[in-house]
Amino acid sequence: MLLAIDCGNTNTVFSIWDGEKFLCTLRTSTHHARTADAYFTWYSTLVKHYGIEVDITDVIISSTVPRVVFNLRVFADRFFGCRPLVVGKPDCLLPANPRVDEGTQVGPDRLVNTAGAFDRFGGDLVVVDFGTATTFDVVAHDGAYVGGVIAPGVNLSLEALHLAAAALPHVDISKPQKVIGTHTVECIQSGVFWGYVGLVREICERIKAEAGVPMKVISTGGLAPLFQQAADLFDEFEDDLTMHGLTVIHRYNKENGST
Ligand SMILES: Nc1ncnc2c1ncn2[C@@H]1O[C@H](COP(=O)(O)OP(=O)(O)OP(=O)(O)O)[C@@H](O)[C@H]1O
Ligand SMILES: CC(C)(CO)[C@@H](O)C(=O)NCCC(=O)O
Ligand SMILES: [K+]
Repeated sequence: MLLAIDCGNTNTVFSIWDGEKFLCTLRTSTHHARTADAYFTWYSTLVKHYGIEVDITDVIISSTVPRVVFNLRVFADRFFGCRPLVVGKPDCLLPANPRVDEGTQVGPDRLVNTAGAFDRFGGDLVVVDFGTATTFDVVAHDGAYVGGVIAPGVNLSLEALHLAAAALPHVDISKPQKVIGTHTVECIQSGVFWGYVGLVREICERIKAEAGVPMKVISTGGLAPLFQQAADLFDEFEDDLTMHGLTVIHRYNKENGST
């Protein structure tokens, strides 16, 4: 069975894939200093709790934090006796190679989202992922990542206001009832919420105009449904796009690679 690991700048998610469905999803915060033994203590406690102590034969990792890959490799080797596939490394094949400026290191999460979205929806897509950053990945007709947009993440923007301005509290994102806030929290929520609605709409319109072909907009990430409530920003929402993309890349390497 496959253990798929999606390591973002904020959260690390482990999912066990039995070839047809995910058996469980485990989430922890990302810490570069977490050791292989610490990962295993956490992992084994939870799988035992859920009663899914299965035999892991394969591990695939996507990490936007380069430093965590070492400990995750040790974890895979020590506890499952396998050499993980690491997205973005030369020995991990992609269904379509990215077309970007030479020397550019595309975030592995964006490559994985691209593969997952192309598998689900075909080509000519914009994938909007609301993670630590809000990213827009442009997927060409043949499934290649051909560039995109990186904007600050929603929670990052809220946190930045709180950190930089002495009188501004920490605020959780939510959809305000109106635009004109009548207290501080409402003013901040309005700025970030409606600001992001505008940001997403403007960027998607400009991407489509620049690409010159009709494109579907796919959203993913924890905050996507919240933004969809407000406006028709997306054609499709896909909860587990990154995890799905990891299974697609794993299968592609099984069929075409040396692993
Ligand atoms: N309704 C909500 N209100 C506030 N926060 C939410 C809500 N729904 C989800 N979230 C949070 O949104 C964040 C987005 O989750 P997601 O897994 O997409 O990205 P992330 O883990 O923050 O980023 P990365 O993958 O870059 O580490 C999570 O921290 C999640 O707890
Ligand atoms: C943009 C983030 C932080 C989003 O997780 C990640 O994809 C990343 O670190 N990317 C590297 C630069 C790039 O994708 O062009
Ligand atoms: K993510």
